[in-house]
Amino acid sequence: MQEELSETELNLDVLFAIQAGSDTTSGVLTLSLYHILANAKVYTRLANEVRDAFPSGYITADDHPRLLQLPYLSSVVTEALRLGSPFPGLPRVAPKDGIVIDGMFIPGGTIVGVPAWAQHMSPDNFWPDPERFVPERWLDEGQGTDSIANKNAIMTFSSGPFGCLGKALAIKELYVVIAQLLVSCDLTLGPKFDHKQFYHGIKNMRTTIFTYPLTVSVAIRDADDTPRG
Ligand code: HEM
Repeated sequence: MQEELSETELNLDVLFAIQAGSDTTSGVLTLSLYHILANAKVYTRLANEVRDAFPSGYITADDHPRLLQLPYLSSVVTEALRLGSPFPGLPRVAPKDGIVIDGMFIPGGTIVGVPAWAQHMSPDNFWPDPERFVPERWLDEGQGTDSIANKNAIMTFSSGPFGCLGKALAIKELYVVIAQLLVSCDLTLGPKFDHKQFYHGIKNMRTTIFTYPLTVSVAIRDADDTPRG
C-alpha cells in the first residue's frame, strides 16, 4: 500500500511518468534520482557542477548543448542508462539465405539478439563494480589504471534501422530534468524511505519497474543559495 506523503514529499516515480511520457524514460529518471540521492558524494558533486554552470537556477531545453559539456552530469546520465536497460536480447531474424555475424555463419530464419543487460553487467566491459552505480567510471581518469568502461558495449537504445526513434528526446529529457531539479531544489530521500524495500522492489522487466515508491523531500532553493558540500 502506498504511504501517505507530507506536503513537501513527492513520489517521483509518478511525477516522472507524467513528465517523461514514456515508461522507459521515467524508469531511468527514477533510477538516476535514487542513485544520486542515495550517495552523498554523487549528489554534492553533481549539484555543485550544475549550480555553478546555471547560477540563475533556470534551465530550458535550449540549454541542452551546454548541459552536454558538463562532465559529471554526462557521467551520471550514461551510468543511469547503463543500469536502466533491462532488455533481454531484442529479437532479430536472420535473412532467408543466412548471414555472417562476427565471423560466424547464422542460418536463415534463426532468431538472434544482443542481451543488453548482460552486456552492461559484464566485467569484461565494465570493471570494477559492474553492478554498482559509479558515474566516475565515465570520467577521463576512470576508476584507475585497470578500470574498463567500454562505451561501445552500451546498447540502451538498441542500434541499426530498428533502434529507438526517441533516443535523442529521451537523452535530452534526462539531462534537462536532472539538472533542473538540482538547480532549483534541495532534495533528500523521504524520512521514511526504505532503501532495502526500494532496491529489492526494482523489477528489471522490459523496462525498469519500481514496486516501492521513490519518496523525496523537496525544498525550493533561492538562486544564490550556496551548493551543499
Ligand atoms: C530512456 C528511454 C528509452 C529507452 C531506454 C528506449 C529503448 C528503446 C529500444 C531498446 C528500442 C528498440 C527496440 C528494438 O530494437 O526492437 C526502442 C524502440 C523505439 N522507441 Fe525507445 N526508448 C526510450 C525512450 C523513447 C521515447 C521517449 C520515445 C518516443 C518519444 C521512444 C520511441 C521509440 C520507438 C517509436 C521505437 C520503435 C522504433 C522502430 O521499431 O522502428 N523511445 N526504444
